[in-house]
Amino acid sequence: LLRWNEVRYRKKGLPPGTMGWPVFGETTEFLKQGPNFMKNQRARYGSFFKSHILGCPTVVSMDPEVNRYILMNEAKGLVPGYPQSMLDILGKCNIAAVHGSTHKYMRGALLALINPTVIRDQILPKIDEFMTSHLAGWDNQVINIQEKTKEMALLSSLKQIAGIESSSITPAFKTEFFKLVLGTLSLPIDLPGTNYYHGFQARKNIVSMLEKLIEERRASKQVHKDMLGCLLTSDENKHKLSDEEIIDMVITILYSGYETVSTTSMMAVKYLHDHPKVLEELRKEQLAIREKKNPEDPIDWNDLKSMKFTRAVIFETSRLATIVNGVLRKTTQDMELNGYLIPKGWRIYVYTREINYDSFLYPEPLTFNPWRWLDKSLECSNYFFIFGGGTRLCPGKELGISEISTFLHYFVTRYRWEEVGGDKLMKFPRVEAPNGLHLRLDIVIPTIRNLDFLEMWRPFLQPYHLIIVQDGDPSKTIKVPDGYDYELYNRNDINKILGPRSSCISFKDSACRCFGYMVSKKKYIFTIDDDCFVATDPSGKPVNALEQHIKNLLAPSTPFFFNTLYEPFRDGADFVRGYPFSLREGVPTAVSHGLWLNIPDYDAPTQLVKPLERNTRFVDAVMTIPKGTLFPMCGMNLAFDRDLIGPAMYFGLMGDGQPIGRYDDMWAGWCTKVITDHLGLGVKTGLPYIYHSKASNPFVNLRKEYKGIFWQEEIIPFFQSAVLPKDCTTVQACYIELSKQVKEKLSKVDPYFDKLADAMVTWIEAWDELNPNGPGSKLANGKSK
Ligand code: HEM
Repeated sequence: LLRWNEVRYRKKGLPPGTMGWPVFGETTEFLKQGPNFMKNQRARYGSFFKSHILGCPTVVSMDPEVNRYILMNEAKGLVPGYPQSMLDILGKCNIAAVHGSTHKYMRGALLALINPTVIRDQILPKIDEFMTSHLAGWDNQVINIQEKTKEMALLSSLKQIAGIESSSITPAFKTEFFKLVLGTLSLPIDLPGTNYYHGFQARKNIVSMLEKLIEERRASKQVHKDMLGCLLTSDENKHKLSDEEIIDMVITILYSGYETVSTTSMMAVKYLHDHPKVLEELRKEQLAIREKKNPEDPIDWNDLKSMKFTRAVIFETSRLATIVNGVLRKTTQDMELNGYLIPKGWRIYVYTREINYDSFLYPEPLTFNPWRWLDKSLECSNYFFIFGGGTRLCPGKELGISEISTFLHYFVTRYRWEEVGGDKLMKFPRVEAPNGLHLRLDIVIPTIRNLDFLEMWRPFLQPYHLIIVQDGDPSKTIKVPDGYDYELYNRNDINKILGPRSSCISFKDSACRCFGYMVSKKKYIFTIDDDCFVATDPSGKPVNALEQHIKNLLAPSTPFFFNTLYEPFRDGADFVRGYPFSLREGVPTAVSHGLWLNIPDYDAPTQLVKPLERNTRFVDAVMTIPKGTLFPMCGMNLAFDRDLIGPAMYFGLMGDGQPIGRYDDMWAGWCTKVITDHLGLGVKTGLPYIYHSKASNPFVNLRKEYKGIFWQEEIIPFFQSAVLPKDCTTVQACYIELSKQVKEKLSKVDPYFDKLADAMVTWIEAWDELNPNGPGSKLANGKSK
């Protein structure tokens, strides 16, 4: 059978290569091995070889010179060679289906719709209006950026084509368009149930929608400043398109800009996420544009032209992700090419992917380095094929760049984001995220000021988003170092956001930090005091505390049986002999409690008797605190999984107006441990260390702690004996139950606990109000500064 195809296509003078199986040829290998198939064949047969892929005998050209020649010489009998299903569904007047003079006037008509003047005066305002509303409110949810950018590419084009009517036709149009796209990428089997069949039906529905729209416009005689308006206007100097041509042109515009623009936008977001320095530079460029404007001002032509780095990011994204692997041509007659014979009707795959990774053109080709594009000559190189070349060079290049740039403008100036779910990306045959690319977004704060201790943390913390809760006088200005991305809440903000429920947040006490936990949207929270600096390990290496906390939180905990080698999940450790196998899986870790060097975390009496004591002992250990054991949780260097335990991290009522202070973290620790024990979650303590620099005044501390020192002798036994009912399966339910027990059993210690129990309920109500859809993912962010 294998020989059959070889014999069938045997002809003198053909390029070297193999033809594979009858009918299927080498399609399976091509799709399965992707770029490697091409590279292997090139190794065996050179850069110009024959194959049989996607149902046709095909010559693959990977030679940059030959590729350039093919793109430049359509007139010599090298017309587009896209699959039949694509041509059928996009229509016989679509630009890839026409050649010669028809192609010339169709292309001319298209260029008239999207030339720079039209982009400047008509299209850009529409893109801006669209992006402003499309990118609004994403901070309230986990978003699938693949879905959003696809929707964006389609709806933005629809607005450019049929301005006023676009919103009314959108819902029906969207469904049909998605079917149409799937159909163009299918085998042309016209049987009910196939993608081809659905795609073809979708085309028919889209054609009728557009016919109706054209009819209504003609009847109304109103002048429309959009692409359809321009196509319907007869002009003496221009070739008048028939309705069929107009409709196919509209479909061509929608189709050509759809996957290219959406995938480039999605991949740009991905690369920016993975390359903070690039993001910083791009954000700087975009913020500089925004800062010169009023918040409502749109992006204009001059702004667009000034986005030099953004343009470079777009090119680098297209290159590294290879949004377009190549283009297809077909021979209209037997012809000689590159010294070989190519029979009439054969496909030529102008495969440009490998040029994108050519280290001569792009030094360190696998590095995402937009700066390389700041040298303009790269874009003008003879081998720049990202937008094709020759007579079919992408006419939508500048339009596509304008759309993606405007998208990036609003995306990076409004949001910061992190990936959730570790979604997979496919690079071949199409760039896509098979299950979507999910991001969790936070609001960006462009304010640039100074807050000293963060300077030292810069290498570790700068890539992250800070939530600063301002303790005390709201009129005081808190300064945060340059380049940090943060939101800051003072007492006025808290009051505004929580209304009467703000009474549960302490005032003039570090307990107010828990407000930040409530408004954050992130899965992991790291909280540190402003007198904590970067510690060094015994080898003198700075300790990346955040990294260690995340390691702790990502590894399971072992609360049911103590491992004498401490954390069994660390490198160089494991479960020791005699550790039950049934418990080795462990449980999810909810809390990572870090330690400190230098000033110890002592209570006031110990502080008074050991004023000079310093902690210099670095113990390289992490351990799980066993089930049923409470611990003094210190909030100075603490991380937790907000989705697992967030609502229990209430730091109580302390400070101004309260009889007690310095027990905020203790309170949260006791409650948290009872709840994690009940829910089968883990708490770890040990690494990482931070360097605690400032000893607080022991006399002031004594005043704050005085009552707590006595009360804790009753509070701790209370928590040690607290039992939560089985039906308390959420953190909130556990916490409310605990508040009832506090009221019942601790208010006899002091009326303060009655108040505290009420505040615990208020805290949960406020939490639920700000996090209506459960933990982590969906919450209002409140006002940012
Ligand atoms: C980043 C975005 C884009 C990329 C990477 C891209 C890439 C390409 C490439 C490689 C070609 C050459 C195809 C061939 O030679 O067979 C092409 C052609 C084309 N593109 Fe784009 N494109 C983009 C955006 C757009 C947009 C927004 C439009 C909307 C008008 C558009 C409309 C077209 C059309 C109509 C053709 C066919 C031109 C012809 O046959 O004369 N493209 N594009």
